Amino acid sequence: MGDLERVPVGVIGASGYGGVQLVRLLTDHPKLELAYLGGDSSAGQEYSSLYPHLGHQVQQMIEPIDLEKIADRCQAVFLSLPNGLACKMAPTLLEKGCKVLDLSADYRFSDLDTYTHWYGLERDDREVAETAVYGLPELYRDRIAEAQLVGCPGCYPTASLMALSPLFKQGLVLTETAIVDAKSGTSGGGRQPKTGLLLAEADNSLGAYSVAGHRHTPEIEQICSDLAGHEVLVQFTPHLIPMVRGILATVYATLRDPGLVREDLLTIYGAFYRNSPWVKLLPGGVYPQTKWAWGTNLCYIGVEVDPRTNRVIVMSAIDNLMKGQAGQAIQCLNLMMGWEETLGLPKLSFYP
Ligand SMILES: NC(=O)C1=CN([C@@H]2O[C@H](COP(=O)(O)OP(=O)(O)OC[C@H]3O[C@@H](n4cnc5c(N)ncnc54)[C@H](OP(=O)(O)O)[C@@H]3O)[C@@H](O)[C@H]2O)C=CC1
Ligand SMILES: CC(=O)N[C@@H](CCC(=O)OP(=O)(O)O)C(=O)O
Repeated sequence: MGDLERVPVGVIGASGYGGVQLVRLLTDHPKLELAYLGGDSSAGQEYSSLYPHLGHQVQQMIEPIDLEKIADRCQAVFLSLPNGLACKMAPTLLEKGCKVLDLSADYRFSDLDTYTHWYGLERDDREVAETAVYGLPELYRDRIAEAQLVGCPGCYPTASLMALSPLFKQGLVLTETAIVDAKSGTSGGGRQPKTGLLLAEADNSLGAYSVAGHRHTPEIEQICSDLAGHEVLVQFTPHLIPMVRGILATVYATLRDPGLVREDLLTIYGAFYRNSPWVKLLPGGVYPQTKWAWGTNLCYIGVEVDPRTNRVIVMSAIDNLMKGQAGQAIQCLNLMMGWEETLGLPKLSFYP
């Protein structure tokens, strides 16, 4: 397919970690082309001056954010910005006919009061927000395909929900028993400088943060509740781990049926994800490693049952910048365009 037939897309927030992954992936995508790179403090700079390793493929400048210009040039726009900005931009882009994929939390919540409570930001775009679809293709593939506005999940919710969803959809576990213990690499905190993400602070150390109050908790609960058909509470504890990329979520929950064994769970997970090309369900006794997912859009899942405690233990590993962010957004756009959801996305890790 020649360049003229490619669909022009824009990335706003192109200088950030989500932005650079989008740019990397879009330069290799067979049906999409980069038509606009937008930024704030980085506007006016050559993209290659920020990311020299992409210089041989990306010769564009980062431009100031001009929504009219973006809508003129692009059929779809990725918003990879801090929370509270996409909700100011998406309504205009949608009105002008663009498809919008937001990587922030702005369009993830079906109840905006929940968003305001957890993010401390008031909203005046309720009608637009009601049209947003939660961008986890393994759960909402058909709705994403019809959407104009997709609220892409957070990195922790993606890893957590990939492990939890079959349990709640099939009613396999006692409702209030689900615990998510998750570990993230430092790129999860973005490119903006933060003291806790300095090498001197994060290296050789492992610790929990935002215990009993991380803002990804209501997002995980919203989707589990949707799947279960009733309100679900989840205990979610994130940890920062001294590596750059990757999330491992280990999920624990008590089984309703004490007779279930690992093979039963593997059969159920296999059926649940049978049409999901980005899910790799591991055989019994094999547990995922984050490095297997490095640079790919894959989610590796391992399942175990402990008959002694009657708990199921599910481990899910992703690259937070890929399946947890930019890769998943492109997976969603592929669906919105009616293409294979695997198009243009790397399938093999660079793990040695
Ligand atoms: N990192 C991760 O693993 C994940 C992040 N997310 C979410 O994705 C979004 C992007 O995250 P990430 O890429 O890590 O963030 P970064 O901090 O790496 O990048 C933020 C981007 O936003 C731009 N920006 C900042 N302030 C403004 C502003 N006032 N107006 C316009 N643009 C602005 C920056 O532009 P400039 O440099 O030009 O100022 C930069 O391009 C966030 O909402 C984050 O929560 C979701 C899933 C995973
Ligand atoms: C390591 C680290 O700091 N991770 C971030 C995850 C950020 C993220 O995914 O942002 P959203 O809120 O847009 O989903 C955090 O815990 O806040």
